[in-house]
Amino acid sequence: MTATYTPPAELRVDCVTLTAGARRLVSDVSLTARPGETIGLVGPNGSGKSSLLRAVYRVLRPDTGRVRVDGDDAWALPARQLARTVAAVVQDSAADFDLAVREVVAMGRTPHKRLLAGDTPEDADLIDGALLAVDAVHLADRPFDRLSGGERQRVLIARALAQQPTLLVLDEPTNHLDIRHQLSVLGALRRLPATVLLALHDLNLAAYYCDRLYVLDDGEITASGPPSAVLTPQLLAEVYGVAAEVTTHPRTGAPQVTFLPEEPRR
Ligand SMILES: Nc1ncnc2c1ncn2[C@@H]1O[C@H](COP(=O)(O)OP(=O)(O)OP(=O)(O)O)[C@@H](O)[C@H]1O
Repeated sequence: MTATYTPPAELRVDCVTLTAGARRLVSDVSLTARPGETIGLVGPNGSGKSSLLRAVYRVLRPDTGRVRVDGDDAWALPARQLARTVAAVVQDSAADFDLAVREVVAMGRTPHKRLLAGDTPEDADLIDGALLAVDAVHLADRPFDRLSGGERQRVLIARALAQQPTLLVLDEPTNHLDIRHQLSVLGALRRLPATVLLALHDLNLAAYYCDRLYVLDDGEITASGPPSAVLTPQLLAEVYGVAAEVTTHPRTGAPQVTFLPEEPRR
């Protein structure tokens, strides 16, 4: 689906601290994503995942520290250059577009085009490919604002794919998706010629699809590394306060987390 190939980006978040008013959201966080890696950000509610992603896609300016994409300070790049490099799929985006699905996906091409230029055959191919990747071809002519939550989410992911980013940032992309679409969307993200940084709550999906994980707890990174090194019963007890068993799944080879609720099963 790529006509002009641009290699995946390298992301370096160096010692970033984020605040809102007097409140510290993220403290001295460093994170790297090597070109082509899929990096998962996990952690409890309110631990700072969305805030950190906002600093990467340039919505929340770091108080201290730097976000670098391919060595450039993301906060100093011209907006158009940034939009050609970084695409974001955010949680519950206020996207009441009065547009057909295909037009929403076509918006992803904007950073690559001159003002008011129409869609080229290459744009049309990229839009078709993006719709196909998220199983939304059949939705192409439907009004975006009448879609279900999961359908909207898939279309917003398609828009980001059509943008051909070299760094794709996603906040809970599997939110609202049924299990088949969770697996197919995460599979499609993995196959992209892009670096992917995503926040995920489902630790088993994170374990299967991510090359490395960073664990945020109360605004600080408390662990990082391959899923098998990070997702230990000790860490899950410390960070989430839950008991869990972690095994290696005999067929997938991925760590498999089984939670052990305190309540006996009825
Ligand atoms: N603009 C803001 N003003 C004040 N507090 C904020 C602001 N934005 C976020 N917070 C607080 O910062 C903390 C981190 O929020 P954030 O949304 O980054 O967490 P998260 O890890 O993405 O959580 P979740 O898993 O629930 O989506 C939370 O306690 C949140 O209430």
